[in-house]
Amino acid sequence: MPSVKVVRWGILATGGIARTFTKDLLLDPSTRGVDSVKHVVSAVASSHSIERAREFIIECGCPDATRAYGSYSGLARDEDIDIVYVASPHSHHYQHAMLCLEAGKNVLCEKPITVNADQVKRLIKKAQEKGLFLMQALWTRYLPPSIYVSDVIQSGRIGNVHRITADTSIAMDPERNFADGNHRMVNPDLAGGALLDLGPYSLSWCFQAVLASQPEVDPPSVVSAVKRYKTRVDETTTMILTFPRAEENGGDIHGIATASMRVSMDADGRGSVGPCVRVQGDKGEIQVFPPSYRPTKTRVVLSDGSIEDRAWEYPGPGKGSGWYNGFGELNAEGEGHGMFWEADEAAMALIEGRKEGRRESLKEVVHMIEMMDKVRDQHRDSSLLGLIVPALQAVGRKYTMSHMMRS
Ligand SMILES: NC(=O)C1=CN([C@@H]2O[C@H](COP(=O)(O)OP(=O)(O)OC[C@H]3O[C@@H](n4cnc5c(N)ncnc54)[C@H](OP(=O)(O)O)[C@@H]3O)[C@@H](O)[C@H]2O)C=CC1
Ligand SMILES: O=C1OC[C@@H](O)[C@H](O)[C@H]1O
Repeated sequence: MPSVKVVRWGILATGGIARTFTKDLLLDPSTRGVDSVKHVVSAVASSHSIERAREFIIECGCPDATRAYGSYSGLARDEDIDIVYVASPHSHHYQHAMLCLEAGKNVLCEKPITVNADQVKRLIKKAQEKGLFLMQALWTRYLPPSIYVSDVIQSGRIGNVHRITADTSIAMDPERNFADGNHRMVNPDLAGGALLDLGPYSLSWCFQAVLASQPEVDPPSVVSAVKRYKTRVDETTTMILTFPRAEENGGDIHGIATASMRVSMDADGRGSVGPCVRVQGDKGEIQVFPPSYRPTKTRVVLSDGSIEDRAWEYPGPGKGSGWYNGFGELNAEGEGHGMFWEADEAAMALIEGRKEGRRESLKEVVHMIEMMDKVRDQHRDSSLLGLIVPALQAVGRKYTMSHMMRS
């Protein structure tokens, strides 16, 4: 019987994904075959109010002893926490992760870990100085179907990888769902847009596939196309990446990473569109079916005509933690969401004394964020609308959205 190590979590922010993550954290690890770690939610902080933190604790079913804070700094100072999960909007990840690192806390920070490469480099430097663990919560990398994809590529079954296509598009109907322009998805003050919100998944699949086919990845080059929404954030972004590889190993690898809040990677919600990720080698390909961030089906198609389908389930006892799609909670009865796997990884890293996650190095994270910097550089908004719309929004928000202004 292995000894069970307890890892004490602090939850920073009480929005949608914090709720999903916390409910997943509280699911019994034995339901997914994990018997070496136990997650405890020790404290929750809301920048809005302590009451909101208390409501969150009750709603998520955290233990009665869970401490509530009405400020993030209170949480960062709490000495009985091993690791903080940062779940604020990405505009604020840098300052909130830095707050925790400076207070000596290990950090698991939602994707994208920061909005630019300079910020993530500073976080890494701080974590290194303090000897702390830091991980981007790109949960998809820790899902069993995702690990399987890497294994298939590594096994050589699909041959030498030459091209990857990866789409993360969620048809969220922004005019209907976010008409006032305040939601983080469309709000420039909260670093809204498809690139930063959905792009990390598509980019991650490209990087993951390249890394599964070779030990190191040099930063790729990128060319991109961007279409803006009326709030001036990007609603659809298309990136073509070239990963350099020596001629004798097969030459460059192409990645086509797409992200959209307008169209869908899964139009009818039943997978009829086909795969959202394809990793193509010279002996066949592996396909991942939508959604790209939480796949439920994979298919290996080889040039000898063979096809191997696999269905993937997300464990969780009885009624699971529900399925959070970023702007609403759908019902996923009987399943967990799957965020517990990244939590298990972070916990195991603490127990083993590792400073980063095993499946996405901090070096790779820097490369990925640099890609998104380059895309923004290629599409600076110098149009008249680009100047006027954010200015009008700022005036409007001053009167209507005071809660958004807090830091
Ligand atoms: N891994 C995944 O599957 C998903 C990841 N995400 C990522 O998680 C992060 C949060 O997304 P999500 O939970 O959907 O967002 P929400 O808007 O639902 O929640 C964000 C929370 O952050 C806190 N917050 C702190 N400062 C601000 C501010 N200035 N304006 C608004 N909220 C603020 C608030 O909590 P409080 O008042 O308690 O402080 C708020 O509830 C994003 O970076 C996103 O990319 C999102 C969805 C899915
Ligand atoms: O990370 C995410 O995954 C699911 C999406 O719906 C959401 O917008 C995004 O933040």
